[in-house]
Amino acid sequence: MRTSWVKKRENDECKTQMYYAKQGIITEEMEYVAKIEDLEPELVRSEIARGRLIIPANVNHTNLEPMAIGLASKCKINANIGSSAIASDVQGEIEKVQVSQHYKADTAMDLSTGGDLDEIRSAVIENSKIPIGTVPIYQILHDVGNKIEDLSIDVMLEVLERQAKQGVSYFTIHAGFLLETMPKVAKRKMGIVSRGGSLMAAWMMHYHRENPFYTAFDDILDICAKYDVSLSLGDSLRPGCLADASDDAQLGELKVLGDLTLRAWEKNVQVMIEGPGHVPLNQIERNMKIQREYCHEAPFYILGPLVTDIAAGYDHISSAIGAAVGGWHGASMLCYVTPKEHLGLPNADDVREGIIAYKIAAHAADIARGRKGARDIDDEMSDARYSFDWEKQFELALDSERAREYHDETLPQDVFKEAEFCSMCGPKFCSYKITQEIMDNPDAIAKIAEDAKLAEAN
Ligand SMILES: C[C@H]1O[C@@H](n2cnc3c(N)ncnc32)[C@H](O)[C@@H]1O
Ligand SMILES: Cc1ncc(COP(=O)(O)O)c(N)n1
Ligand code: MET
Ligand code: SF4
Ligand SMILES: [Zn+2]
Repeated sequence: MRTSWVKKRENDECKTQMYYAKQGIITEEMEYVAKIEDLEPELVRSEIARGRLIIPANVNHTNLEPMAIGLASKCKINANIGSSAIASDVQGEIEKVQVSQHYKADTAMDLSTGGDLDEIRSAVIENSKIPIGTVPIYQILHDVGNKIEDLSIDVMLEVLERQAKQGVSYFTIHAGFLLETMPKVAKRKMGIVSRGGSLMAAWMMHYHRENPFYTAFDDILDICAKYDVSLSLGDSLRPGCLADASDDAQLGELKVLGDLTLRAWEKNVQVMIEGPGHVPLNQIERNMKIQREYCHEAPFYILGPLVTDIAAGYDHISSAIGAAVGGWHGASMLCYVTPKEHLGLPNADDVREGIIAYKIAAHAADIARGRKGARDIDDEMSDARYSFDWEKQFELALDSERAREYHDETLPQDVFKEAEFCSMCGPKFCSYKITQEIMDNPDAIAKIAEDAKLAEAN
């Protein structure tokens, strides 16, 4: 679909959506997004020009279906996939990206650190219609033989270019963590929990020099502009526990990310900002507000946040609670957390659990924000429930397979797909059924209303 769109822009000096938006041009990607979001194309264009909305769409990912992340569009979710040194195989990652699309993740990040990284990434992109993001420092480290001291700016830029050429649509770049911040980190309970952030710290401490991503930021922008890779400015200092939430280290970095945002926009590179982490429920709204203020309303892409540290095995739940509140208060994309968080590498089943938890959070946020039509599907579900239309209920459910499977567990026979009850209450105690029988007598209801009116008048 995008092949012809991209082809005709071949000779343009800059190919980013932001560049076209600023020229007043509505691209095919903007039209497409406007249609699925039910927005005016001109609004999509102006939001992109302003930096409040992004369409992460690498020019080389031609089988991509464009989607938008920002305040004007629906709340989105990301699924993290990828191998590690302990578990890596291409087929497994293809399965995870397929599961991600089946359960309707809006983007996926390939966070592989084990196996043949280029092979896994190209297989993931080839099998994906959703934008793929990466954290290039993982491959940079891999390519210098896992010796962070050997990292040079040349290797860095070479890996970025390679991934951009492959069709990666957004890069997490940990450029906002500056050498001067190190003393603030020392005061924390949990230091640096970001993988990319800890690697930057190791490099900066070894050389006593400024963060190389910060130093080479302009060169990074040139690569992003060439392929229209969006930047996801990484939060190296996100809190890894409730005790470290909203501290000076976290908020100081966020301010730097705001400055970097303006530099990226100057070169027409689209930007979103990565956010926490682990945050008590009562601090989430304030965190969303501070981000908007420091980062000029660039879309906020948050990881959960987890609202308690003790839910190991259930961190998709502890984090989806925070994600819903974050989305309600203005986060544009929610990065899922799976039940395996803090325990191990997620498999395809964990990907499913994480995605559904986050579909719930994002949808709850859309409803709370009062988005046009957001509740329509809930109303349809309610109608299906009250009319005992089981097939419709399965169809509307976020996880149709799960809904059917659970209904089948106690009432597997076909006849029960027409039944006016389920196994929760049984035929005699079904409240919907009992109510409907009562409401079936409109004369009796009218009589009660009349009596009440009379009583009031007296
Ligand atoms: C920043 C987030 O990225 C997740 N993360 C890091 N690597 C992977 C991977 N290979 N697969 C899935 N999630 C991953 C961590 O669980 C953390 O929550
Ligand atoms: C929302 C979000 N935040 C951060 C990261 C990067 O991971 P890390 O910083 O651990 O390298 C990510 N993939 N998604
Ligand atoms: N759970 C950690 C966090 O809160 C990440 C572990 S994998 C880098 O971000
Ligand atoms: S998830 Fe495991 S490997 Fe990753 S930072 Fe936590 S303890 Fe370390
Ligand atoms: Zn954590």
